[in-house]
Amino acid sequence: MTDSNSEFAAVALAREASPDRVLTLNAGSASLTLRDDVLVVQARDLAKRNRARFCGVAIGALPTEITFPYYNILWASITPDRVLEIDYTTEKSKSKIRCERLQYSLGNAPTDAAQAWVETLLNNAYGQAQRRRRAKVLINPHAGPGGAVNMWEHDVRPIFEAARMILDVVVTTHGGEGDEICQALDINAYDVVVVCSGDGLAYEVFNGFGKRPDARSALQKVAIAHIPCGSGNAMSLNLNGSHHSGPSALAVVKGVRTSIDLMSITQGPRRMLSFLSQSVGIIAEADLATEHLRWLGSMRFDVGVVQRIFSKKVYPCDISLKIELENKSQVRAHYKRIRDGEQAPKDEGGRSTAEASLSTSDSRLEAGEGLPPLRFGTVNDKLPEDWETVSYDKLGSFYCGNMAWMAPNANFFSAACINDGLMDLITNDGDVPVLKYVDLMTSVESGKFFDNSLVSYRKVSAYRFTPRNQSDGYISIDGERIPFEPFQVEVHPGLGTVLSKSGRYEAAGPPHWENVV
Ligand SMILES: Nc1ncnc2c1ncn2[C@@H]1O[C@H](COP(=O)(O)OP(=O)(O)OP(=O)(O)O)[C@@H](O)[C@H]1O
Repeated sequence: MTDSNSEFAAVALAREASPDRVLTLNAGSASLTLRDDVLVVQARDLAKRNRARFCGVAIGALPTEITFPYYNILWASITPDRVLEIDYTTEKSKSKIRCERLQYSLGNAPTDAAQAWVETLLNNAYGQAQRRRRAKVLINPHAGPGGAVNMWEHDVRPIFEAARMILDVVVTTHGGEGDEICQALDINAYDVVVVCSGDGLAYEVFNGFGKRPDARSALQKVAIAHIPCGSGNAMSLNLNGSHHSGPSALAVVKGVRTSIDLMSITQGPRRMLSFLSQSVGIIAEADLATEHLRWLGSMRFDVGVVQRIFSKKVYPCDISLKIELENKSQVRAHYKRIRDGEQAPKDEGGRSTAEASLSTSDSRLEAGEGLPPLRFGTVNDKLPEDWETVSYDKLGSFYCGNMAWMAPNANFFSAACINDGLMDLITNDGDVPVLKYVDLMTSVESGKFFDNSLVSYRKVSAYRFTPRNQSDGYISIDGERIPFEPFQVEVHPGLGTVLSKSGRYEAAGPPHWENVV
């Protein structure tokens, strides 16, 4: 709405209290004030629009002021014909947000003073986040239930455009295209690759960058961000704190660049990157062997787990581990140290000292280098002597993770940290009475999984998994199936870069971590 009403037409800056914080319209009949965490607008037109209503009839007095959290403000500018425009989002429901715009004519107020006010508003709205990111957007039209293009057009694009992002959009036509695009991407032309998909397309993007001769520069320079359009959407849950496309789009606009640990997998002659998880056993099968139930959305995973609990299947194997934290109390104490460290002084870029030193050591690496060398060799090499090897005859699940939530209501790795240089490892036996097994799996949703006595929770920096006595089976790397053969994994601290809402994972951490002394 452009307010041509003379009452609101003249714009002047209130000079008395705080010259750059209050923009006064018509000597006080309407004003826009920049408070610590919100923009406050006092204006009759807005008050009328925001008046409480019952069955469409306005009730109660006009609100004296309307507040806009800075997080919701996407852009502000003054047009050539001297109209102040402020684009922002409003929440329509928990899962839907929409863009709206305020417009006020500047009248006879000086443009440069209004421009300074706009600059302060933008500083408050973006904080450490980069404005107007240049994004390569990849959309998998077949992700999840198949609505990615629609979600992009209705929920995401309007928010990105209102935030004045510079967009280059590709709807993928075949599997592997994300990998190809990122191998050839001009990494100086983009700040972020945004995948509108499930976690599979994100896996392709990490691996596309990983195959480049300048893999390390690519992974450091161009952030990767996720708009949830699949069925699991782990990346978005952990980084954006949402599995809905609109709120995630806002989180991406306001997201801060954050280093993330990545993992190298070697199998046979191949090496690939993983950002999310590796699994063998009930979890891998519940995901990979239920493709025919895709129409069920995220429910297909629950159905897959229940089917396998009743079949009492076990997965014989040898597991060799480079263990760093061997029990839950060590893991909980480690998590507390990391979270307490987040309160530590930040450097200029808003990074914790730990993160800054991590990037410093990374940046010592020559630009143009490929992936870091493997510290422990490959799956074809002799096992390092200090690794601990255990033979399992009745393993039920091997699950190694780098993020907390694997799907909505599935916070398996509650102690996962974004760049602690460690992988979280969960194992449990398969010869467990059915009811106890059901209780174990339902404890994931109730938040009691971490403390369940049937679960072993450790942190490792490397491991090797060797299946035994099975002709075939399922191994999942970030939800993608690889051959049923031995594989080895090691973590690369802070090798990748993502956009995250708050510089860490959004999950709450293992139960009662705050109470560790
Ligand atoms: N246009 C396309 N046609 C077919 N396959 C595609 C296309 N674009 C991407 N893919 C492939 O689809 C696979 C799965 O993608 P994605 O994770 O985005 O969706 P999903 O599997 O439905 O999501 P979720 O993992 O949450 O179930 C990826 O491995 C990717 O290679």
